[in-house]
Amino acid sequence: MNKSDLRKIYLQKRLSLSQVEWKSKSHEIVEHLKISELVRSSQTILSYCSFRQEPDLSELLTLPKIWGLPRCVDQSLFWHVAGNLRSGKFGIQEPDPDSPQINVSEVDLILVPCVMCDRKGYRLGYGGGFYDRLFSQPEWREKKAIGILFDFAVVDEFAIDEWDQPLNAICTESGLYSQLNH
Ligand SMILES: Nc1nc2c(c(=O)[nH]1)N(C=O)[C@@H](CNc1ccc(C(=O)N[C@@H](CCC(=O)O)C(=O)O)cc1)CN2
Ligand SMILES: Nc1ncnc2c1ncn2[C@@H]1O[C@H](COP(=O)(O)OP(=O)(O)OP(=O)(O)O)[C@@H](O)[C@H]1O
Repeated sequence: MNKSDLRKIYLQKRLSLSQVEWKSKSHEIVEHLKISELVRSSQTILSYCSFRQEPDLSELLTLPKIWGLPRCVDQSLFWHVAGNLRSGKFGIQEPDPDSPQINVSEVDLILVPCVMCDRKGYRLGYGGGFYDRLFSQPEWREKKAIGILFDFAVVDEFAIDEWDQPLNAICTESGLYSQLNH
């Protein structure tokens, strides 16, 4: 199956979760992340604003860290300190462009939203290539990244492209998995 068909199927599955399931599974993901060494040892963490029933990490953003959120500017992601939000491209909540920018050198960890991924940590997103382009840059490629998604969206394997970079770990409601054996 091609990426576009997989994307449709998994987005549909996610949207079919009830609000109660979505909230409780999101809460479990937040609890796994809170106690993880990767999060505990990080000072500056990049996250995202939940869109189309992506796992909601807003509870995690109450931890005393520097939290960054993405803003789509043309084909790139700009990262700003989480503060006032506004509706941006695609209707996703984005940080205010006046909020301080986060430089790549400060980033300790990236929480990456996934439509689906495989057990090696290869991910599928919305198809904009934003994270793929980000991780194609050498200074970003070395950053620790955790894919965030629900259990039903983790598969054994799917057809990947040459630009896809594997994540260091994935976190679902059943746990944080960092032994991905790429
Ligand atoms: N919460 C969240 N924020 C995020 C991302 C994300 O995956 N999740 N992104 C991660 O990259 C960026 C936004 N990327 C997006 C890329 C495409 C579409 C989108 O709606 N695409 C159309 C199809 C467009 C086309 O055909 O080219 C669609 O799905 O209908 C939405 C967001 C930055 N912010
Ligand atoms: N390193 C790159 N340089 C230039 N273009 C790229 C790169 N990586 C991906 N792209 C472009 O982005 C498009 C989308 O890629 P893909 O379907 O893998 O996105 P995705 O991983 O689902 O999206 P996202 O990264 O936004 O979550 C591809 O068609 C490709 O043209």
